[in-house]
Amino acid sequence: MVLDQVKARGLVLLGCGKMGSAMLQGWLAQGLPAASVWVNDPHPSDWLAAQGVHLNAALPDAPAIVLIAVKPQMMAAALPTLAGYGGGATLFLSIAAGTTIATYEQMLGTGTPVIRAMPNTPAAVGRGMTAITGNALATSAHLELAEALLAAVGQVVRLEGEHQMDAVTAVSGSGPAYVFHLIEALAAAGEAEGLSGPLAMQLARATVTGAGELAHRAPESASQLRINVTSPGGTTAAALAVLMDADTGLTALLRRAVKAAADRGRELGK
Ligand SMILES: NC(=O)C1=CN([C@@H]2O[C@H](COP(=O)(O)OP(=O)(O)OC[C@H]3O[C@@H](n4cnc5c(N)ncnc54)[C@H](O)[C@@H]3O)[C@@H](O)[C@H]2O)C=CC1
Ligand SMILES: O=C(O)[C@@H]1CCC=N1
Repeated sequence: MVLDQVKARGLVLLGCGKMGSAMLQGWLAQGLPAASVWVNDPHPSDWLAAQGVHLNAALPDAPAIVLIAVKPQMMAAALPTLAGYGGGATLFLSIAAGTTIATYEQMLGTGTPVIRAMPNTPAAVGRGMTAITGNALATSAHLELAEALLAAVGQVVRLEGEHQMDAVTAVSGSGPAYVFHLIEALAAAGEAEGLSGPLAMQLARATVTGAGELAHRAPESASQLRINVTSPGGTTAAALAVLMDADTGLTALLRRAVKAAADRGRELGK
């Protein structure tokens, strides 16, 4: 099995903050032995320190994979420490927003297989969405290895190419934050209508997660699920008239928000 080589040769994590921990949590839960994981992070969390992984210890000679999970702004300082793994034997899998494959090739050598991946934090509960794309050195075996590893924490899609990565980052990478903000905004609106803060938050959180689960499980399209809630002339129709306004509604707002995120990804890549 593909993951056997990760178990045998090891996985090195460069940076293990919120996203690295979300993925590691999923992999450990799926049976990846802690003894096969090496983490290099100057500020490990208490959770990480309790996992039994090799933490800031001597690294293996030729790990199967190096997962790069530091912030793009830290890349220039952090990556050179692992440049010795460049050149072929080890697959570099980066989840950093913005940082391009060309940048990794420059820092690690052109003979290095590199795959860029964009995951999201629901990976922590096995419900991640990750998109991947590789450089010319990333073989189908490398892509299968990355896919197998990432499939352990949710769905995986292969992109046509790196040109799609900033848009993907803006939709599914950052997307969970938009949904969490929807919970906050819905709760605040409930408070404005006279509910207590805790009750409004309970209603908003259960509604968003329940609707998400229904969208996950139901065979109907999102549009049909929306229509199922909307009685003609009823309360939902009144709200949707505001939310679906062509100029001021959610579609126009999300268009601006997603564009801002994608633009920022492009900036980080420079
Ligand atoms: N948080 C998210 O939802 C997502 C984040 N990403 C990407 O994941 C990467 C990490 O993001 P987060 O986990 O949110 O950030 P974070 O700040 O929680 O984690 C970064 C970790 O890197 C460590 N670090 C800093 N300097 C280091 C060095 N020189 N060597 C080793 N480790 C070092 C920090 O101590 C920290 O634990 C970013 O590149 C981001 O673009 C991608 C998809 C989603
Ligand atoms: O905010 C960020 O830059 C990262 C990338 C996607 C989610 N978090």
